[in-house]
Amino acid sequence: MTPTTNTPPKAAPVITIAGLSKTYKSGLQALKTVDLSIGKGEIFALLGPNGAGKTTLISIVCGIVTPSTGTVVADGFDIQSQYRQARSRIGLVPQELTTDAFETVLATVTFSRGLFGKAPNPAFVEQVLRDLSLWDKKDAKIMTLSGGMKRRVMIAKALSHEPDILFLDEPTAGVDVELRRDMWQLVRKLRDRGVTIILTTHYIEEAEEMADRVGVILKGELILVEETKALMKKLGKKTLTLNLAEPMAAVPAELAQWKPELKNEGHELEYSFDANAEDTGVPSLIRALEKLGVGFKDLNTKQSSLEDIFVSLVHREKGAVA
Ligand SMILES: Nc1ncnc2c1ncn2[C@@H]1O[C@H](COP(=O)(O)OP(=O)(O)OP(=O)(O)O)[C@@H](O)[C@H]1O
Repeated sequence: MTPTTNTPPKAAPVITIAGLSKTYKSGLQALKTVDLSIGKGEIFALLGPNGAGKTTLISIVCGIVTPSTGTVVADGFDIQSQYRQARSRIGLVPQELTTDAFETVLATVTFSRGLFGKAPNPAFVEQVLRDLSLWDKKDAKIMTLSGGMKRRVMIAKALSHEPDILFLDEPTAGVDVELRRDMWQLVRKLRDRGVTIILTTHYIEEAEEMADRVGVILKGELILVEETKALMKKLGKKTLTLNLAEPMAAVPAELAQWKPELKNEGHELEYSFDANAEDTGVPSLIRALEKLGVGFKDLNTKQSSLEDIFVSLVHREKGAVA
């Protein structure tokens, strides 16, 4: 399936993925021909349900998994034939915590920097640790830290070699509200410094809030790539809520075709519609209500969240398959 929409980045691409596919040894095809460009300095969110292929895609771009077909160029370097150059541009915060439990925070992050052949820069490492509220813990052994703190260490490690591109694989899964807030603040700060950020998340509202563009991946296929705002506008369903003058016990049969729902103990009537449809059904519903003598005190419409859009995309895809 070709993506319904494939909106290119606004800035010059810093990552170009072409014809990428991956079939694991088990025979499972985790990715089917993915083409995607990521612009310099953008925040790109990769959305998809469990097992959609997000981690596989990230792992290929970071050179951890070998693709079956296709190429990835990062900052002008081919991830396979010029692995070291390409990889040095990239920071990866994996889903799982992988650190030496017996080392201190400072030693771990300093060591990570060295792995990429970067000259020592204690001032830079200090700044990274301060940005992540880890400076106070610099001498603590990793194993003594809380889960949230360990996650911060993973980010510090990924940033230690000053990458231009940062991958965050489900950075906020299972973290507390405070860390999530700090994380997003840091992501914005990094972007302001020109770092390109690609994240995967299950918290769709975060993609909505943070990302410039969103790519939706389902069963190994990138089904659409779209600017977040445009996606909201284009695919967004809207909900009309009518505050009824008198509460209703049940939806009258005359209104069945709109499939409205009663909410708030019958005080509100909710109707979902496609904001882009030629006939939204709103005027006819209002007329039908008038005819029935149903009065309302107020009404408002609300754009659906990306979460709703995503769910409807998943359903649409399922429907197409069935
Ligand atoms: N090393 C492997 N060998 C065989 N199959 C694998 C391997 N790694 C992943 N898979 C399979 O490939 C598919 C895609 O997995 P992947 O981890 O990329 O998905 P994901 O979108 O990141 O999911 P999640 O949100 O759960 O992390 C899944 O069906 C998974 O079981």
